[in-house]
Amino acid sequence: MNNMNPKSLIVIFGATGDLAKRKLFPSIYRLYEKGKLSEEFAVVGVARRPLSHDEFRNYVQQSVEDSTKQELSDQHFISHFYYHPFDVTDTASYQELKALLERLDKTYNIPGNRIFYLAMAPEFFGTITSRLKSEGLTATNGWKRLVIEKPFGHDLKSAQQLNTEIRQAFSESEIFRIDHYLGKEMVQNIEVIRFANAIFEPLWNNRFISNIQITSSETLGVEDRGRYYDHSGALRDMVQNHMLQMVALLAMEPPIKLTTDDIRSEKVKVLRALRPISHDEVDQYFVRGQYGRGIVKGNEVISYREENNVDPNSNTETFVAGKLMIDNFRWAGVPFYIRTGKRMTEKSTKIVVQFKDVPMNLYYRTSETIQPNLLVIHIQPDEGITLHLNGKKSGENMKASPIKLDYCNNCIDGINTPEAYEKLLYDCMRGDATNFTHWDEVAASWSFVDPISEVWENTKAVDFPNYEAGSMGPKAADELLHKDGFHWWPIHYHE
Ligand SMILES: NC(=O)C1=CN([C@@H]2O[C@H](COP(=O)(O)OP(=O)(O)OC[C@H]3O[C@@H](n4cnc5c(N)ncnc54)[C@H](OP(=O)(O)O)[C@@H]3O)[C@@H](O)[C@H]2O)C=CC1
Ligand SMILES: O=C1O[C@H](COP(=O)(O)O)[C@@H](O)[C@H](O)[C@H]1O
Repeated sequence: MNNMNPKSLIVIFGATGDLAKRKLFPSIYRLYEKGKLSEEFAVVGVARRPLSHDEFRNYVQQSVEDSTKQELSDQHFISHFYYHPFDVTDTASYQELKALLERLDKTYNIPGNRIFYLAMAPEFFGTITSRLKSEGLTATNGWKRLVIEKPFGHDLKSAQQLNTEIRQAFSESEIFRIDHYLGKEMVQNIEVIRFANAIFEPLWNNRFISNIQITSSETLGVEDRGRYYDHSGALRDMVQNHMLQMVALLAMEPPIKLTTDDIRSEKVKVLRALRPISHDEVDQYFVRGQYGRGIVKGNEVISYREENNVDPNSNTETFVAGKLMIDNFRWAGVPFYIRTGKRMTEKSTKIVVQFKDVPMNLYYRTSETIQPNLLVIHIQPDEGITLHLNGKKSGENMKASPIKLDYCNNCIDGINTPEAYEKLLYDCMRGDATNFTHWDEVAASWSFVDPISEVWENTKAVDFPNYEAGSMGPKAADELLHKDGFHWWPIHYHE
């Protein structure tokens, strides 16, 4: 097998669902188009609705065309797709699926390499993996890998239970837990920015950095995911995984080598060093919010409690802001502020590293205040970095004024910047688990988040809804920083 063009049979459970349609089929297509898939690959879709192979191929074609906004001229790609309708709780059907996979192995000369992608509700994960093993689908001559979507559990206890179930059929090295933020170009760039630049790494500690802010704001509401979201909330949906993963990448020590195990082990150390928040400290460190009605991008929108499949008295948070402290030598005393929410002003994910002020400001006597140096990492929608510095004001005698050094990543790579799912699928095919979360990271993240969700679940938020749709969240999120003498930096690219 050429490792750069892996031969594999991908089985997608939940093939008629939203994720498969919007993300997985277009990603497989892009890999194919770029020549990253071997000609010898096949995809089998599994879901309950009764489709024929041809109907499924039309469905996949539509999904690819919706994504590329072009007609698919190459029917050869679509011919690699097959469909096997069944209810995953029905044991008997796994034998038929097994026969289909064995037939496709022969047709495409695939040496038993299988990816089982679970793009379904998590309550099915345990059932599917145990059936895959008991019915012999995992007993292949090639490699087998399990890709698991989030949420990985609802809390530490349920995550442990789920992990025990899937570990009956797959070893840790065969489990690829998706966190799609780890597939984003600029999230992957954090390590390079930090470790490949002599001007940053020596400053990357509590002697020079005053605070770090991570904002991931969305303009969308819960759309049609109310049933899931109302039992999850922003803390579990975004903080336990994506936000903490970004914190780990920003705060970890340089790994000894750039191997999967070395990088993961440094990230786990950060997650374990997070200062635990006890029940009575939650209000001091964390703020929750829920959106009311408002105007987003010029359109009036309804409140969270009016959304489909949401309890009209819901206590679920759609916004979280928090202050995290990392109790280790490098970060002692440096707050990491995070905030994320739905129905905010704009869609944006940004990291702002604020450096400490220079010890003695020679420009004090000027009327202008010197701005702190900032390193802004733009994750999305724009991708790049901006370094905010101070320079001499043109023509003025020794007056400092802010200047910016901008690097725009997707201005250069443009629309060719690979999609997160595309990169992660390719990594999985090549067996590279670096950008997937290890069980130890999942466990440490739940341990941190659990006390906060316990308090929030058991205390009614009397002020909900407490932020207007289209705003940047509740006032208390601003106060969280003000009491430390900081403020949130704006999320607009050019500010
Ligand atoms: N959508 C997204 O953007 C994201 C989704 N995720 C995660 O991905 C997973 C899938 O999400 P999403 O695609 O949105 O979910 P959907 O509800 O859109 O899709 C669920 C899929 O499961 C199938 N299904 C449901 N019950 C059964 C059953 N008993 N047997 C066989 N198939 C069944 C459905 O097809 P049918 O009705 O035909 O059986 C459908 O294909 C979830 O874990 C979600 O949390 C994670 C991040 C983002
Ligand atoms: O995992 C999730 O992420 C999305 C946000 O992802 P992004 O790539 O668009 O930033 C969020 O909308 C969703 O609720 C959550 O489950």
